[in-house]
Amino acid sequence: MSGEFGEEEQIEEQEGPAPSLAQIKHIILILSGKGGVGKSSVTTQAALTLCNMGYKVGVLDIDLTGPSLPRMFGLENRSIYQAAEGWLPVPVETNGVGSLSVISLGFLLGDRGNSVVWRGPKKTAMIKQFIKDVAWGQLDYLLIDTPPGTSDEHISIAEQLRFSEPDGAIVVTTPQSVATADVKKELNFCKKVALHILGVVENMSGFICPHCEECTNIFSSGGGLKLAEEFNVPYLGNVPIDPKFVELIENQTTADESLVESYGKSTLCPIFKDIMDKVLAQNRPARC
Ligand SMILES: Nc1ncnc2c1ncn2[C@@H]1O[C@H](COP(=O)(O)OP(=O)(O)OP(=O)(O)O)[C@@H](O)[C@H]1O
Ligand code: SF4
Repeated sequence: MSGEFGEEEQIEEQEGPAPSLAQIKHIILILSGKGGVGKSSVTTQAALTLCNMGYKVGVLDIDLTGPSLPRMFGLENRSIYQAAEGWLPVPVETNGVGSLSVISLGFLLGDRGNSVVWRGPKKTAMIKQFIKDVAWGQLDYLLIDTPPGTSDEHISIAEQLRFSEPDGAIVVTTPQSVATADVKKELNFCKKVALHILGVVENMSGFICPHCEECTNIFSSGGGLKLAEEFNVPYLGNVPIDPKFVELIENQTTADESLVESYGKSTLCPIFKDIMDKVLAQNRPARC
């Protein structure tokens, strides 16, 4: 690791693919036009789904101002250790179903609170360290959870991955936000930095009743599909609000089985399996 984390430092251009990413077959970014649309939940569920499909999965949380993945994966208060080959990602217990590990600024903040306010160069330095200095080892998929909008972090990650040939981005929206300029701005950003768009997911699309599991459309839906058609990109599917997913996240530390296993039995798992099947069916070339 070069220097103390978060120190402002001179940013050199990445001149080739980062060696730390050399053994990763596919890299997927998760983006959203605005906050609170469920981007971290989509990242979490995409990871749990790929893991249930037997893949080796890594998750990188570059939402530096509000890292939420340690909580999602039940890894709060865990630390990142440094080995000779770099920072070691924090493993998630899977009981042998695939494998899953996570890197987030949340692990480095400790009791300094769960959010930071940094200027652009400091964020860029941190993202560069996350790309360069993590010993991921062999992975089938690395999922990168980004902050909302098209901020410094997006520009940094696009620059850092310029030579690393990511598969592309999954763009998350909600039925309410599809009409806003934010999602279109995100899709235009992808086009501008030549980041392939794997597709659009409409999250919080309907509500699954916790009693009878019937799905009711409490807001209008279908906007995500229209947006995908307008931008000529794949539509990956709708994800309803499922209160049981929130319970699953909250109760995982006291549950008898791993989060990966309990998610595998949840109502949202087949919905996400369908979404990830559509991503995998695009047969993006493996990086190694
Ligand atoms: N489909 C869903 N069913 C149930 N709860 C959901 C769903 N999607 C998101 N949530 C809940 O909504 C809240 C916000 O979701 P999340 O943190 O994933 O959003 P985000 O877009 O990543 O937010 P931020 O902009 O703060 O990074 C979380 O508590 C999450 O558990
Ligand atoms: S969907 Fe069915 S079980 Fe759920 S609240 Fe409505 S009527 Fe009751």
